[in-house]
Amino acid sequence: MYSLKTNSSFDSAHFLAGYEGKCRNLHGHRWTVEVEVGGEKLMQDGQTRGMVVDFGDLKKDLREKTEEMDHCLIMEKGTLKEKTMEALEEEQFRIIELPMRPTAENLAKYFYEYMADKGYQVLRTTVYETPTNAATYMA
Ligand SMILES: Nc1nc2c(c(=O)[nH]1)N=C([C@H](O)[C@H](O)COP(=O)(O)OP(=O)(O)OP(=O)(O)O)CN2
Ligand SMILES: [Zn+2]
Repeated sequence: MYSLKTNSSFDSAHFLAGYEGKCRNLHGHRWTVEVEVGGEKLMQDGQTRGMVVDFGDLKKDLREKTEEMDHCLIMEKGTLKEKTMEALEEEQFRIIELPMRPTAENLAKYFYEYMADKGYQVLRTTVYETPTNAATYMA
């Protein structure tokens, strides 16, 4: 079995609704997402000979999602007042509403599912909120 890893980072704001502590406040992270994919066999011909997948393709697919999530507010749907949402939208701030609390754990699963849907044999995804705090999801 071979395993390949790549990572990509993005900067965004979030808050943890219902959290008693500083993380209930709007704050930012430079999130780093690490994806590990596996494969039993290497490509036999052509451009990708000797590779499980081309790192370039893997990184491009991961970046598509991290770029979409860059410089925005990532929040759990329904956790801000309607008038707050209207004000943010009026300011044309970019907002990504998720059906779950934007913790490192939930984001790790979110990226796992995104890469699996792209066709990769995903082994695990790890989301770093800070260089010392990370959560990993594996199926
Ligand atoms: N299991 C989890 N715990 C926490 C998460 C999480 O996603 N999963 N998230 C947070 C907050 O988002 C918070 O930003 C992290 O705070 P903290 O651990 O305090 O990190 P700091 O780097 O700011 O810590 P300092 O030691 O104060 O510098 C909370 N918990
Ligand atoms: Zn945080």
